[in-house]
Amino acid sequence: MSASSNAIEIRDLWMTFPGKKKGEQVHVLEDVNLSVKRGEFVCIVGPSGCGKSTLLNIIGGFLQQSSGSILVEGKPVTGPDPKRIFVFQENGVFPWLNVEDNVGFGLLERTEEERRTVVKRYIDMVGLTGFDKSYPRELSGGMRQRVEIARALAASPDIIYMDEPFGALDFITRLKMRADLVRIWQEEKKTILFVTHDIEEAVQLADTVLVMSRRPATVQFSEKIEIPRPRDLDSRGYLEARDRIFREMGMSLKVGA
Ligand SMILES: Nc1ncnc2c1ncn2[C@@H]1O[C@H](COP(=O)(O)OP(=O)(O)OP(=O)(O)O)[C@@H](O)[C@H]1O
Repeated sequence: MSASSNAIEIRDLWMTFPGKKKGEQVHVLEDVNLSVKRGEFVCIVGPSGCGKSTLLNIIGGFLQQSSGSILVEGKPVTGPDPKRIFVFQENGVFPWLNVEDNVGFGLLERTEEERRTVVKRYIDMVGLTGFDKSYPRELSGGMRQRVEIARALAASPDIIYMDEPFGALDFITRLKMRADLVRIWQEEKKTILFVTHDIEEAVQLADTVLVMSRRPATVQFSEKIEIPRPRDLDSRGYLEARDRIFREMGMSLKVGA
């Protein structure tokens, strides 16, 4: 473990993609600086297309930045790492495996007994007790996302990267998943970096919300959310934090404004 308490540290990160026309360049990220403490829950919000997923993919080692430094657990990122797990919006579960085999997929080198114990722990934790033998096609979208989260946790990662993980779910399921993710995070204390376009979701979940600007995007604003969990979505503290972020992003909450 490095002496720093930061799980992720990014300095002067720039990212440019080649454009469609010859010689054209698309500047996506510009001078991004941020740090995430070990065990912290950080949400990244920003306008559509500003580069949130690009940033997550660079931190996760799937894309190479144009310039700048990224340290994860004190070391430069050179590619994907099994100690850091991604959970995406689109279903990543294997349709041909049942729930317990999906959750235990990353544990094949463990003994049968260890594997069974870990799989059961996380199936229970995400609220899928009794669905161990079910196949993804027999589950709802929310339940499939629970399988993904259980699989991510079972792999015992240092960090979980989540890219709009609840984006495809209906409103009620999304609310339930958020509440459950907070509970799970409190039990597991993993570092979570969570991308969402939903400011209310970010304020419900995060210790820190990082607001990105339009493209070329940088971290425009950082809001610490020091409201005890589970958070009351009608509380003054919650509404004030949410409204500060809306205002910072240049959005008005007044209808017709
Ligand atoms: N491989 C690539 N080549 C060229 N341009 C790319 C590539 N990947 C992303 N982009 C561009 O980078 C910009 C940022 O995309 P990205 O998906 O990171 O944004 P986002 O903030 O996650 O968007 P959304 O909120 O809509 O999911 C977009 O304009 C996109 O077209």
